Amino acid sequence: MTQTLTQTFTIQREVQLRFLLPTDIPEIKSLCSEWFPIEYPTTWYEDITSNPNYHSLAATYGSKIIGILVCEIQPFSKCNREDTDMLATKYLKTTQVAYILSLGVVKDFRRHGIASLLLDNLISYLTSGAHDSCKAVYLHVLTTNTTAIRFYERRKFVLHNYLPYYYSIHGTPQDGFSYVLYINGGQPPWTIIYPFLIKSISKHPGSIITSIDLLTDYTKYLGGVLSRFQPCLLPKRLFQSTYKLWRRIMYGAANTAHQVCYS
Ligand SMILES: CC(=O)SCCNC(=O)CCNC(=O)[C@H](O)C(C)(C)COP(=O)(O)OP(=O)(O)OC[C@H]1O[C@@H](n2cnc3c(N)ncnc32)[C@H](O)[C@@H]1OP(=O)(O)O
Repeated sequence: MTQTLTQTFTIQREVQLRFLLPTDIPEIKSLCSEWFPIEYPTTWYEDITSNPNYHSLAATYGSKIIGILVCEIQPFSKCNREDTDMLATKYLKTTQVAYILSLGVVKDFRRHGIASLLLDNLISYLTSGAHDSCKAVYLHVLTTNTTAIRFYERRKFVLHNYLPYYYSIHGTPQDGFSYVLYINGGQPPWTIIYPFLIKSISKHPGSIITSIDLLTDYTKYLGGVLSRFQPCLLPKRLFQSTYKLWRRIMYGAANTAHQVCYS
């Protein structure tokens, strides 16, 4: 234990962070093919190393890259459909969000805080003031990647969506999760758990403004639901909900029986 801690401090002292460069492409291509079960096209590597919309970091040890984090900062309107319910409805489509496309650390350097270092750097950048219109950091992960899930949960990301058949891994469909970390006062949309949340918020003095914001948003949400309510669609909705519930139960059973981590 003491030896591991000393090793961690030694490694962290030597690690440097810098932006990825086009000249890193061969090295990061080889790392990504080790870490991820998905093959990225060459244009992806060109984009992440030269397009200013990406915040692409490398952690280096000596002259070698031992970790990377690639994040795209984009307006909420550019999110995929499955991610558009990430923020409360009061936010404009121009509100920014940060999407973590990739995070990986060389096997021999894992559990030494390298991914945390990269993520801390990104979050400091996004919360430093210049990016206070960025309200959430989010990502997708395979439901079987328990290492990454533990990492993100440890870092206070919250599970947002279950995404059946989200990935195609070597031709096989696989399920994903989306995780979100709200920053710069960002808030999730309202759901049925609102009354419980409001109760807990109201216990904390000074939270009145947040509570009013939340109440406004919840009212808008309810208004939206009522305006979309169509009684003739009830049987279809009931069938869809039952099917979703059944899939969740089946997914839970399958996942407990066979948890495979791809890292
Ligand atoms: C959006 C995406 O990119 S999803 C894909 C994520 N990337 C991958 O799956 C690639 C393969 N995996 C990896 O590269 C690494 O395992 C990562 C990036 C997930 C984690 O990198 P690391 O540098 O090892 O993480 P770090 O040392 O900062 O860990 C921080 C905390 O996360 C948790 N954690 C990290 N790895 C593990 C693990 N294997 N088991 C349990 N908890 C873990 C721990 O709580 C850890 O704190 P601790 O060591 O004090 O207990």
